[in-house]
Amino acid sequence: MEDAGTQDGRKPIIEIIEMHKWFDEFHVLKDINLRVLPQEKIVVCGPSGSGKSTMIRCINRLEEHQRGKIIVNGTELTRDLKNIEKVRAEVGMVFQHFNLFPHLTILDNLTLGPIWVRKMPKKEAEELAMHYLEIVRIPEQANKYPGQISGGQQQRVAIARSLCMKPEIMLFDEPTSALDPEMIKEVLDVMVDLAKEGMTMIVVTHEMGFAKTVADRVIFMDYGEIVEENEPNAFFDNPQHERTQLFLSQIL
Ligand SMILES: Nc1ncnc2c1ncn2[C@@H]1O[C@H](COP(=O)(O)OP(=O)(O)OP(=O)(O)O)[C@@H](O)[C@H]1O
Repeated sequence: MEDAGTQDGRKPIIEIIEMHKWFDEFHVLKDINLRVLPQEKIVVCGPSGSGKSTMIRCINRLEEHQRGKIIVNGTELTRDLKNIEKVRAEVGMVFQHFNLFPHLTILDNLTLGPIWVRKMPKKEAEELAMHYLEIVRIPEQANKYPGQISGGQQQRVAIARSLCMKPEIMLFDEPTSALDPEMIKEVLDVMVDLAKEGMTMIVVTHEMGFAKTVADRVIFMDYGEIVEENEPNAFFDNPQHERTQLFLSQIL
């Protein structure tokens, strides 16, 4: 099943097959099936506690699933450490809280991974970091500390930090929900740029404007299940499931 590809011949870059996860006795993810094609943009929405974060955290093994399969770029996630490291190298993740090192400058936050994980020479890592700070539109902040820049700028640094590791897939876990309204747009604009560049993205977000304009597919989760998925127009204009209808009526 995992080798089937699609009708247009492209093979998925992420496949989740009949995946389940429990936190002790609590069955948090139930029979998750998801295939993501290269360069696809998926938005995941759903009520609080429905399992959205846990699902994407399973994709880079920040959480461990107990049943089913997760295959990332041809590698099935197992407990093997090498295998986990390989997948982590291919999957960048941006969190709600930016998780920058407060005692390091922006530049040093960005070069840390390339120097220590990728063994890149310092000068090359700094050039790479400056390149991605340009991409996220804040090269002038390179020598500041995280506490000296705004939340929106910190989140853009977090995105640039992920990009410095040259991921093939980016996961975003509510990247704007800790931000003031005026900063949300600046982060979403950077994500739109990334989408246009062809990055494969899975984004957990309540920003339905972003979902409508950027997503190829929107997925609705509730009680640990994928209840409905569709392309944005059909998803928003004609939701099929009553749980989706109720959710959309509450947030739109
Ligand atoms: N480490 C954990 N141990 C036990 N239960 C957990 C753990 N992490 C999450 N949960 C529970 O799993 C359920 C799903 O959590 P998850 O964070 O994936 O939901 P979510 O849909 O992302 O919610 P939100 O939109 O509020 O972030 C929740 O009931 C949560 O309390």
